[in-house]
Amino acid sequence: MSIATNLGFPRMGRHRELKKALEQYWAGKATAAHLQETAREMRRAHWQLQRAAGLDVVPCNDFSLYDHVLDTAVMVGVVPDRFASITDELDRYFAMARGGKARDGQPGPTALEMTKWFDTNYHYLVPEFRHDQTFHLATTKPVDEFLEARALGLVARPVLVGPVTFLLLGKAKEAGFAPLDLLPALLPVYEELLGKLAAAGAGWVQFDEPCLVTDVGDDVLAAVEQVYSRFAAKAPAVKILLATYFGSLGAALPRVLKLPVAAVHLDLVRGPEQLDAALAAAPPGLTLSLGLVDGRNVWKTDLAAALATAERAAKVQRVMVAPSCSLLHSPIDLADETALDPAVREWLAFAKQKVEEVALIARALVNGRHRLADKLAENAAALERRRTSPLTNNPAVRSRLTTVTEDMLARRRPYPDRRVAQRKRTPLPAFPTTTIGSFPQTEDVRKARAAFKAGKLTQTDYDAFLREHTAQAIRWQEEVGIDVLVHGEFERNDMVEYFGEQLEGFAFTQNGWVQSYGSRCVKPPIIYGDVRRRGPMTTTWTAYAQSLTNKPVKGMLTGPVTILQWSFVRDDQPRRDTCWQIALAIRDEVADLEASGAAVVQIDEPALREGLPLRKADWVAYLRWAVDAFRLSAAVARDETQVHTHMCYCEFNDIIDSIAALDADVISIETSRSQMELLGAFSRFRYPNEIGPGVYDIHSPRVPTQPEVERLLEKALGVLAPDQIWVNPDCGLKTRRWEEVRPALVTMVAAAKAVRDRADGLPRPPA
Ligand SMILES: Nc1nc2c(c(=O)[nH]1)N[C@@H](CNc1ccc(C(=O)N[C@@H](CCC(=O)N[C@@H](CCC(=O)N[C@@H](CCC(=O)O)C(=O)O)C(=O)O)C(=O)O)cc1)CN2
Ligand code: MET
Ligand SMILES: [Zn+2]
Repeated sequence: MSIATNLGFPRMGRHRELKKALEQYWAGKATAAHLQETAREMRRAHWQLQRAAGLDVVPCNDFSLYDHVLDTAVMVGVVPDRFASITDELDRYFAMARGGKARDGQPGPTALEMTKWFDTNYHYLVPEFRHDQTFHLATTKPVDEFLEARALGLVARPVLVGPVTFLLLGKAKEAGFAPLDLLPALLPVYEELLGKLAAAGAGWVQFDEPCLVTDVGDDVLAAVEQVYSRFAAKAPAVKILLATYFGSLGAALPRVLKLPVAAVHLDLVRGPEQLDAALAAAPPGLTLSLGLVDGRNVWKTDLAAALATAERAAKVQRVMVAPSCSLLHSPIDLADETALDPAVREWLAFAKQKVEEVALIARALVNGRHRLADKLAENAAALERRRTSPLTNNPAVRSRLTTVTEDMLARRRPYPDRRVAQRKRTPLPAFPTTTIGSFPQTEDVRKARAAFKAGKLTQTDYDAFLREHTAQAIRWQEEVGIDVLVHGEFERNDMVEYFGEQLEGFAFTQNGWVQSYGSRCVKPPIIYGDVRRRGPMTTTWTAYAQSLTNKPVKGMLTGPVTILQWSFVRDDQPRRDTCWQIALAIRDEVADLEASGAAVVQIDEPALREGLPLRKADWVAYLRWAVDAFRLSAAVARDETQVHTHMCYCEFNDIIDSIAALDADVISIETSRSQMELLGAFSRFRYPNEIGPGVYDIHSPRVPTQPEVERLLEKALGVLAPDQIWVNPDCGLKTRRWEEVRPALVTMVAAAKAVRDRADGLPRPPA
C-alpha cells in the first residue's frame, strides 16, 4: 500500500485572508478572537481541500500565525528576557516577531533577527539561546491542531521542526557554547510533546530535519542519531517520519537510513540520484517517502517519469508519495488564474494541483497505470507541447548571449580612480545619507494601482497620482537633508514583479501569492521563455524625480540574480543562461538611465546570497556566473557614474570575496538587527569600496532613537574607515508607515551629522 501525503500547505489562504486578519489585529481594528477564528477557518479549508484532492493523510501544525520556527521557540520556552514582561501570550509572540511597543517613554524590545529559510525566499525568526538556556513545554499547539483536524474527521500528521534543525537554526547569544550543546536539555521537552501527541491518538509525527541536506559534520549526525534513538525508546507507539528536503543527503544517507524511524522522506526533485543508493541501503522495514512533485516550482510534474520512479522504489520498499518539500513555497490554486495565456497555463501546477498529482501517482501505483491512462496521456501531451513551443525560444536573445565578452564584465578603471571621478561629478559630504529605494506603499498607493489595473482609473490619472507622490517624496527628502535621493518606487508593486511585467518571457499570476515573512507575501513571476527587454523600464520615473531637484537621484534597478531567484524559473535550461539573459536586459536599462542623466544607479542584489547552493562544493560555480551576471549588468556604466548595490538578510562572511568582486562603488547592507555583527566581514582589507551599514531596522514598526543610531555608527567606525561609510536604513521603506519613516529618517540624518562633526579631524575622503 502506498499513501498520498503532504509535508505542509501554504498558510495565507486563497485570498490572503490570514494576512488581512493579522494586519487588522496589529492595527487594533480586530480582536484576537477574530484572528484566531480566521486562522481556524484557514486550517479547516486547507485540510478539506487536500483531503478532497486525494490525500490520505493531511499535515497539521504546518500552520502558523507568523512563522513555524518562532512557534517552535515559543513552544519549548525559548523566550528572551526582554519579552518576559509582556504578559499577553499573543502580544508577546508578535513582539518577538516584530518588536515590542514603546512603554513609559522606553523603546520596546527589539524583535528576533530574521533570516532566510535555507535557499528560499521565506524568512524565519532566529531563536536566541543562552548558555544556561532552559526549556519547558509552554504550548501544545501541535496537539491542539491534531485534535482540531480529528474533530473534522481527518487523519492528520503533525509537523514539527526537528530538534537538531531547530538548534542549528538558532543563535548562541553568548560566547563559549554552541546551540547543539543544548540538546540534552531540549530533548525531554520534545519527548513530553511526543507523549502528548501519542495520547491524543497521533499515529504518525513528521520531524523536519532539512539541515541534513547541508554540509553537516559528524557531531550533527551523532546528534540526530541520539535524538531519534531516544524518541524510538520513549515513544514506541508513534511512527516517526524524518523529513529531509531541499537537496540530497549525500554522505549522510546511509546513517540516516539506519535511524530507528518508521519512514524517511527524500527530496527526489533536487536529489533524484539518491534513490538508488537509498533503495540499496534501506532496511526492509523502513518506509520511503518519495518527494516526487516539485514543491519549489510551478511546473507540471512529468507523471510518467515520477510514476516510473515510484514503481521502481515500490518494488523494493514500502513507499509514501509526497511533494519534494512543504508546499509553503507554492501559490495555492491555478484555478484562480484566469488571465494567464492558456498555452502557458497548461504547463503549470500550484499547491492544489500538486496535491492532486501526488494523489494520482499514489493511486496509479496501487491500482495500476492503465486505470489512469487518460490522465497520464493528457499530462504527457501538455509536457510535449511545452517542449516544442516557440514561446520558449527567441533566437535573437540566444545569439546575443553568445556575443558576451570578458571586457563587457568590467568597468573601465579601478574603483579608486572611479571614486575621484564620481566625487567630482557628484560632490558629497562625509558619511553621506541615502535610503534604499522604496517609500511607504500606503493603502492609497495600493488602492490606486488596484483601481488602475481594474480599469477604474485611467493611465493619465494613475500617472498623475504617482507623480504627485514622487514629487512629495523628493520635496520631503530635500527638507530632511538626505544627500542622495530616491524617487520612492511608488509605481512598483514589487521589485521583481515590476520588472518581470515589462520583460518578454515572463508570465504573471493574479493570485499566486507566496509567504515571504509574517503577513508579507510576494507574487513571483513565472519565467517560461527567453528574456528580452521591450524598451526602457524605469527611466521616465527617475528622470521625472531628477527634474525636481538638484540633489542626485538614484536610478533603482533589481539585479539579474535577484530577478531570477525571486521568480519561478524555467527548468528546461541552466539557471545561468536565464540569469544572463536577464543581465543583458538590465545592462540595457543601466545604459538608458545613464543616457537620461542619472549620476547614481543602484542595482539591488538582496538574493545573491540566498541563491547559494546548500552544499559548499557547488558554491564556486554558482558564484562565478552570479557575480558575472551582476557585472554584465553594471559594467556598462561610465566611471563617473556611481553604481550602488544593496543586500539584506544574509550573512556576508563566507562570500565577502564575491561581494567585493561585484565591484559596486557602494553597497548598502542590513546590519541593524544584528547590532552591526554582520559588518565583521567588511574590514577595509577585504572590502575596499564604500559601504552603507543599515542603522534602522525597517522590518520593525519601532522607531530608533538618535543615540541608538549613533552607537551603531560608532560600531561601524570600529571596523570601517570613515571615508568608506554611508548612512542608510537596512532596506527599503515600503512596509513602513510615514508616521514611522519621518521621525526615523530625521533621526538618521541628525545622527549622521553628529558623527560627521565628531569625526572631523579623521582622514577625509579625496576632494
Ligand atoms: N519578491 C520579493 N521578495 C523579497 C522582497 C521583495 O521586496 N520582493 N523583500 C524581502 C522580503 N520582504 C518583503 C517586504 C515586503 C513585501 C510586501 O510588502 N508584500 C506586499 C505585496 C506587494 C505587492 O505585490 N503588492 C501589489 C498588490 C497589493 C495588494 O494587496 N492589493 C490589494 C488591493 C489594494 C488594496 O485595497 O489594498 C489586493 O490585490 O487585494 C501592489 O502593490 O500592487 C504584501 O504582502 O502586502 C514582501 C516581502 C525578501 N524577499
Ligand atoms: C529587499 S531589498 C529592497 C530594495 C528596494 N530597492 C527597496 O527599497 O524596496
Ligand atoms: Zn533590502
